[in-house]
Amino acid sequence: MIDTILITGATLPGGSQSDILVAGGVIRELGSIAAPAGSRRIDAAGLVALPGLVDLHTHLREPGFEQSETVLTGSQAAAAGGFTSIFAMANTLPVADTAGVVEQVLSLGQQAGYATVRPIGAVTRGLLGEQLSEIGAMAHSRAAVRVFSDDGKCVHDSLLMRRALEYVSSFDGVIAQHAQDPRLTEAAQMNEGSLSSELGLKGWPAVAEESIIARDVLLAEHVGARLHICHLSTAGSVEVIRWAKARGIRVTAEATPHHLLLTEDLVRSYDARYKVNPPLRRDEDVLALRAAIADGTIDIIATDHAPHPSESKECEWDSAAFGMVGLESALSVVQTALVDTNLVGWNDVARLLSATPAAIGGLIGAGAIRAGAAADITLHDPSTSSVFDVTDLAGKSVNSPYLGRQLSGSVRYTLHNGYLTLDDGLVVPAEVVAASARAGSQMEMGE
Ligand SMILES: NC(=O)N[C@@H](CC(=O)O)C(=O)O
Repeated sequence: MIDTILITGATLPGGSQSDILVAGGVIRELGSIAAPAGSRRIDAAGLVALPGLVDLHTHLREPGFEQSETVLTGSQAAAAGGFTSIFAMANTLPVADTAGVVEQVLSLGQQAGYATVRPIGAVTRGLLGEQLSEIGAMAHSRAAVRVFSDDGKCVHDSLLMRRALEYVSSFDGVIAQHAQDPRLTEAAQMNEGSLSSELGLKGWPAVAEESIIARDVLLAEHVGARLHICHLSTAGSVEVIRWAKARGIRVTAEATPHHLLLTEDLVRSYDARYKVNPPLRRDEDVLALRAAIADGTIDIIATDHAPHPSESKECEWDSAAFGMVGLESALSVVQTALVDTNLVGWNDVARLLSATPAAIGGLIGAGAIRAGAAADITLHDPSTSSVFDVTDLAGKSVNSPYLGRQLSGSVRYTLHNGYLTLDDGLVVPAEVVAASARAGSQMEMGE
């Protein structure tokens, strides 16, 4: 039985107030609505209703690294953060480089039911950077893969990158590049600069990112393909993207919440929660990324949710893993870094975290609150301010850089396909969500 839910008095991203009637998995009506008999009412006075958030960059770790995260637990983290669609990166074991693996991830996501899980396919076999993976087979599989990435590794061979761009343009796919020149970053541990010299850690120069982006926008222009750049982290990268867009090159770019709020100074603590790829950069870089979000040079915000077990983080800096969890905290970080500072409004947040990532990833029908659309809705309370706590995390790993930090706003409700996955701040139990998902797919099949 799919619920009928009446959300009352919500503030839409543009600022107007509306009730939202949800039934049979879709948004039925917006406006001033009388409660239908037997419906559940959610009082959304003071809450912002956003189209369900879409993350183009999530590491779910299944298959292969289930001690860090699974498709189920990562989807629960997504629900806690207001996400209703997540794109699962390919650096699993086995790598998502065949139709079999992407279909497995797709099925696990459908069974869990917390979010639409769209697998990303690897660009190269085994992420080894030597031969193209089965791109066509993944694109034409049940998972209908549209985004391909070796994220965690850079596709550094120019000819392979060119071939990959050519291949995916035949079905309007996109290559999401992890821009990191491997030779310039051998054994690198943090941003290269005076602080890395002071701390005695091997530096990671900005040019290692910027030079790959420069090469790839030129390749994308040459073959007329679509290119997406993952996790931009430097002011120079922004300049290259700005130049490429002015030239009409089909490039889109993302920034992560952590690169919009945190700086390299945190590395002074040698606390490996702040170790991430690409590394935290300087104040100037953070300000340049924020400005690029505000002026549209950067298209989207993506979490790069990268769970790691405690033993990979509670160790000395050099041997710790790169990565931070980010799904649960993303919207609060975005509010703190961009909305509270008046750089963007909620309409922009809806675009940056829902409509545009959906468009880049080829997710049809996502990204808007309108009658007839699938009822993927996030209700966020912007009025709160609280210390981010381990109890705010819903995934398997706790490697969040925000623990103990004051953040604005909190996600109260998440609806996916018309049923609740987060109810008044609490993740709805797995068996309840799975049953709602099953009921929804049976209804779709007309059973
Ligand atoms: N972003 C990260 O710091 N880590 C990512 C992959 C990566 O290195 O980009 C991961 O999979 O752990």
